Amino acid sequence: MAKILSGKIVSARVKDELKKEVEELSQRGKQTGLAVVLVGDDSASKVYVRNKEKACEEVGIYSEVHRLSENTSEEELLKLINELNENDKIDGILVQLPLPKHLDDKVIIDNIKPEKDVDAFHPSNVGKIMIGDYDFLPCTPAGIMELIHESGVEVDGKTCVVIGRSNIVGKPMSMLLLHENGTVTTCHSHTKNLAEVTKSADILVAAVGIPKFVKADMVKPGAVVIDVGMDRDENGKLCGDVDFNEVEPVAGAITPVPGGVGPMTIAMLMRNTVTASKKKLEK
Ligand SMILES: Nc1nc(=O)c2c([nH]1)NC[C@@H]1CN(c3ccc(C(=O)N[C@@H](CCC(=O)O)C(=O)O)cc3)C=[N+]21
Ligand SMILES: [Mg+2]
Repeated sequence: MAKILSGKIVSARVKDELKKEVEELSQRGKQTGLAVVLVGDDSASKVYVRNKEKACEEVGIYSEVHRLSENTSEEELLKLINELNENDKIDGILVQLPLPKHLDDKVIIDNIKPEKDVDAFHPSNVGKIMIGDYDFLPCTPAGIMELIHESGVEVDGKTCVVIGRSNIVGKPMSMLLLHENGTVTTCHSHTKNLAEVTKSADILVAAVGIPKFVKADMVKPGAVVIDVGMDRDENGKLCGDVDFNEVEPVAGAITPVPGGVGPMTIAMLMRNTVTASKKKLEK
């Protein structure tokens, strides 16, 4: 039986610690604030944004959610971002992705002040991560590192395989594993003999976006298996990129969906917001 890596439990612990830090900052006269911008009415995004609001409440972070209509223009959105960039109450800005098709993610992200970019998506923050000199880590990969630490398995010298190479998860994930001296392979849709590669992994991270893609015969016995997926199965039920029922008996440790990576992503967003607030106080 695999150890279940509970993002619910670990994120609660992280949020408890952050709550104290937010209190200390507030005693020094520094409030901490996060602005979340949601454009359009994607139903999954609404759930994630609500979870972020809830987490802010738990930690004592002031939050404001800007809900904009689907047909918001680039000009309007940039105007809001500039206001938030200049707003002293706001330490962190998060623009929920994906944006509607007519908006260019890159243009929007480029206009967030790097010191308020709590997603760590701005090119200057991405570059800092690459060279290991960063203020913020991207939330999902950072949360996954916490869950791997929770497994008790040390990354140093281990064979790590990441399936997926997105700028948001796959690429920075590989980078963080590399920072901890993992031997890292990044797989994607052009990878040959995928199962052979994934079966070599002591630590396997699945971020493909295909429901139950990772099967038991793709997993090394005893491996740490991390599931980033937020998919829907044939019955419309929330599931991950890993076939949990098949893989759990083979793995040494595994994250559930829900209650795994998702809550950790949000806890790391809270951490980045507190970091941004502290940095501003120090300035
Ligand atoms: N700018 C930006 N930053 C993000 O960090 C970002 C984003 N855009 N776009 C989408 C992805 C995805 N993401 C999740 C956050 C929380 C859960 C979460 O709370 N999941 C719950 C279940 C949610 C449910 O019930 O559907 C869980 O896993 O237990 C999931 C996914 C943040 N993302
Ligand atoms: Mg777009």
